[in-house]
Amino acid sequence: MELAISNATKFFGKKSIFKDVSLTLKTGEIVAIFGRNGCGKSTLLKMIFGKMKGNSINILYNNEVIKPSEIIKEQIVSYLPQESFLPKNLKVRDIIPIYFSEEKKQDRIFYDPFIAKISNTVTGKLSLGELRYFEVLLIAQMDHQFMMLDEPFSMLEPIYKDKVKELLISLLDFKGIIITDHYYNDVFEISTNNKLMHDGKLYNIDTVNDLKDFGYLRK
Ligand SMILES: Nc1ncnc2c1ncn2[C@@H]1O[C@H](COP(=O)(O)OP(=O)(O)OP(=O)(O)O)[C@@H](O)[C@H]1O
Repeated sequence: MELAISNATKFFGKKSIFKDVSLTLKTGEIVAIFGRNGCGKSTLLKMIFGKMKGNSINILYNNEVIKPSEIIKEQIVSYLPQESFLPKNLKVRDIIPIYFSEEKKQDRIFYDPFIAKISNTVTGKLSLGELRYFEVLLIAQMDHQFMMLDEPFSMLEPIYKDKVKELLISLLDFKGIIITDHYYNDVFEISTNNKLMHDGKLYNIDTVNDLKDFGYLRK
């Protein structure tokens, strides 16, 4: 399975965010996108998901053209947005069945030891880390062949960052994943391909040193 993005260009008014960006994601890959605050990482993910209109974007799904507006409808990509997306007034245990009707899938989340502890809490009262972990589990359980995660490690305590890393690796037999996160060490542990968005372009990155050369990390 392959998702190939090309010619992605976005302006906000006259301000150019990125131009003619390309990216390929295959099953078994974790493609990391690094980049400084405001460089356009979230914007690119939103354009792929069809949630934000770009000036241009071409998407091929297994070599067939697909419009961004069909990505949600055809359930091709699941997406964890940077901002929380769950209703605040429902308990954790009442949210799980909204997302999954299959009992087996519900149980995988219910019986996660950490979720079991917070299952009676309304999401509005969860800590930011608790909420993020729950959201990552929900998105990761979906059947979509591709997944995009915008800052999945944000606010997570180290043990739960490790659990998320294990979970993502375990999905690679049948998923391709894009991650953007400033916790570059955690991302580097699991990523198969690394990119840096810089001055409106996507560059290939091999090592943490490359991130220094581009000024994303201090030398
Ligand atoms: N709706 C909007 N209108 C105008 N400008 C916007 C809008 N949304 C984002 N921007 C601008 O586009 C640029 C890219 O934003 P984006 O959120 O994609 O950055 P990012 O790389 O994800 O940053 P971060 O690492 O801080 O999450 C920023 O300069 C931002 O201010």
